[in-house]
Amino acid sequence: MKDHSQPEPGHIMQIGTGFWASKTLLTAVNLDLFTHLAVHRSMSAAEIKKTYNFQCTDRHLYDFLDALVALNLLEKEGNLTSALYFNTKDTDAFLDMNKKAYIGGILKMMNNRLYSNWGNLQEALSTGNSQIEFNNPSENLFDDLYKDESRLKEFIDAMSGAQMGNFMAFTNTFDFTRYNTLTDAGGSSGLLSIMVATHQPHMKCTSFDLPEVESIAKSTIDKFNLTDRVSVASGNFFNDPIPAADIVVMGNILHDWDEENKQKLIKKAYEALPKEGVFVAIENLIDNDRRKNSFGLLMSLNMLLETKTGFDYTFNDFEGWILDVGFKNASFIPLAGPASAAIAYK
Ligand SMILES: Nc1ncnc2c1ncn2[C@@H]1O[C@H](CSCC[C@H]([NH3+])C(=O)O)[C@@H](O)[C@H]1O
Repeated sequence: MKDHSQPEPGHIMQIGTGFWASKTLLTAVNLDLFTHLAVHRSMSAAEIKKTYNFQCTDRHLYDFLDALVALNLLEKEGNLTSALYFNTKDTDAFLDMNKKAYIGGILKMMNNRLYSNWGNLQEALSTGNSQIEFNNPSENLFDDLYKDESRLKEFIDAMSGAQMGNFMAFTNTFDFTRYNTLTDAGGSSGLLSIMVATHQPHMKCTSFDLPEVESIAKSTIDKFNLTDRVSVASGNFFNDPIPAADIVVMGNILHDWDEENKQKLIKKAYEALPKEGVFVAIENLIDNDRRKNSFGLLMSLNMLLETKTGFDYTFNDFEGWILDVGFKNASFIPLAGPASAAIAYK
């Protein structure tokens, strides 16, 4: 029998990060509801209605809350007027903004940005153009996104939410014994470096990203008291060398770019590694037959919607690219849900 005593990040990630996910969840009052319930433990529908100043009929309010119950995101005792609603174990652990394991950032970005992009999938397929919210989007998504401080912050929080379970799985399954240093290229908030340094005390890590991201990464690392073993380096991974390390990781980086740029980045990683170093791509690798990993395939379409030319790929694609650059061979480790770590050995 399944053990339900522990929260399951995979479960939340599956529901939460699927693009088919219900708008009900995405709307869960922009996720504040779960934090509210964590503070108050349980609330009646009437209390929730008052708190959020909902003007809908009671019938629709019950529909909304009971849809969350049916999605296993809320629990209730009683029904309709007598019901008291409270968080499930999973929502309490992962969707309460005050908890360290909070992954709701990705859901907020889906609610605020990606959901509407997906409404234009047909347009994207017909024209081949991205469907992001900016007029005349530039070639590079990050140039547009990072002009605005709140969008930048939302994006970085979203990345942490999307990868938390995968980084946890990678940190606990990859054998770090032969390595001492790691660079996470495109390291965003520094989350992977923080997890590796926390669980592998011999490792020193560098989170490398654009200068705009530096202050967010520094304050996250500070919060975890890891400034002695996790540093931040700023630069552009196309123009600057990637800081040298025994392991170079790129999490959800290659899928942002077309094939030529993917190969450039793999070459940059190769150059940053010593002999016997490893390059790791943490992504939603599509299965080689392109039949099963619906999330990986939908993520690739999300790249069309967001970047026009970026795409997700199979392990066979990855292996071909890394052999071209000079790596000896490749393997992969399945991570949380639909993601894997593809590993290239120098
Ligand atoms: N040219 C660039 N040089 C360095 N970092 C970049 C560049 N372009 C984009 N990035 C970063 O690449 C990241 C892509 S999002 C992926 C973040 C993280 N590795 C994760 O797995 O969740 C963002 O943090 C960007 O700021």
